[in-house]
Amino acid sequence: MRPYIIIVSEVTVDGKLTLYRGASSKELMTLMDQEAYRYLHEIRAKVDGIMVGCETVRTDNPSLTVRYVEGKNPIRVIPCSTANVPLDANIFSKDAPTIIVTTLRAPEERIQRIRELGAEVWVVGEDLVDFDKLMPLLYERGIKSLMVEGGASINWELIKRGYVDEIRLIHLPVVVGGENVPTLVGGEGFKSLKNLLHLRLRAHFRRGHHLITEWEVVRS
Ligand SMILES: NC(=O)C1=CN([C@@H]2O[C@H](COP(=O)(O)OP(=O)(O)OC[C@H]3O[C@@H](n4cnc5c(N)ncnc54)[C@H](OP(=O)(O)O)[C@@H]3O)[C@@H](O)[C@H]2O)C=CC1
Ligand SMILES: Nc1nc(O)c(N)c(N[C@@H]2O[C@H](COP(=O)(O)O)[C@@H](O)[C@H]2O)n1
Repeated sequence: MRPYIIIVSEVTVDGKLTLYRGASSKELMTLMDQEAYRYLHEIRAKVDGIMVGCETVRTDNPSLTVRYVEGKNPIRVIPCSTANVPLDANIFSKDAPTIIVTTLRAPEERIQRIRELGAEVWVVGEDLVDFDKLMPLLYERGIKSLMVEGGASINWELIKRGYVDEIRLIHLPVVVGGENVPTLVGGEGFKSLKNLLHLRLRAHFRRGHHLITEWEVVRS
């Protein structure tokens, strides 16, 4: 068993997640209007868990809590192979439980420092976080629905394993350009027609000035 997984991200017309590699997406986020923020936080309020990769934590310092609408904060789940998460990161706030999922490569001293901050540390994997082992552990923890808010690499890791059930996009009417800027899905890519992830458009509508599209993964 695994959580039901929904990727939710803001993307530009040219599919970018941020202004340039290494840039915080919070700059682009300033283009989102209040209605788009409410849409995002409505989903956060409905799910049991929320995941971002640790590069996103290092780059954006997200809180991943529910504001803009009423609702319970989801459990924060951060895959991070060496537990290299800044100890002053917002995700260590007491607003919600936080699970740092790491590997045998993480220094014991760092694991202890993180646990002293009140976060849980799960060692799942030897070199990289083992998502195949992690999924049933999240489900057993009570995370029956998981929102994944990027970034590009984590989105790929979950998509390539067939773990993603939906993709919901907040479209920004801008072009960022740039050939190495993170897009919605990074990683090595499927590279072949027969391996592509197929989707069905379930809904499209406006929230404020933004087009929202909601896609369901089509299982072959
Ligand atoms: N527009 C939007 O909606 C959003 C935009 N973003 C943007 O995306 C960018 C970040 O994306 P990206 O750089 O791809 O980083 P990610 O946030 O996807 O994190 C990738 C990191 O996750 C860690 N990781 C843990 N387990 C694994 C695994 N099994 N396989 C691969 N990686 C693993 C690795 O770090 P380690 O080696 O330390 O384990 C890896 O470098 C930022 O610029 C951010 O602003 C982010 C979220 C939303
Ligand atoms: N830029 C952006 N657009 C979206 O649509 C997103 N889902 C995200 N996700 C992540 O959330 C962070 C902002 O969350 P907080 O306001 O800090 O709770 C953002 O930095 C991304 O990491 N981002």
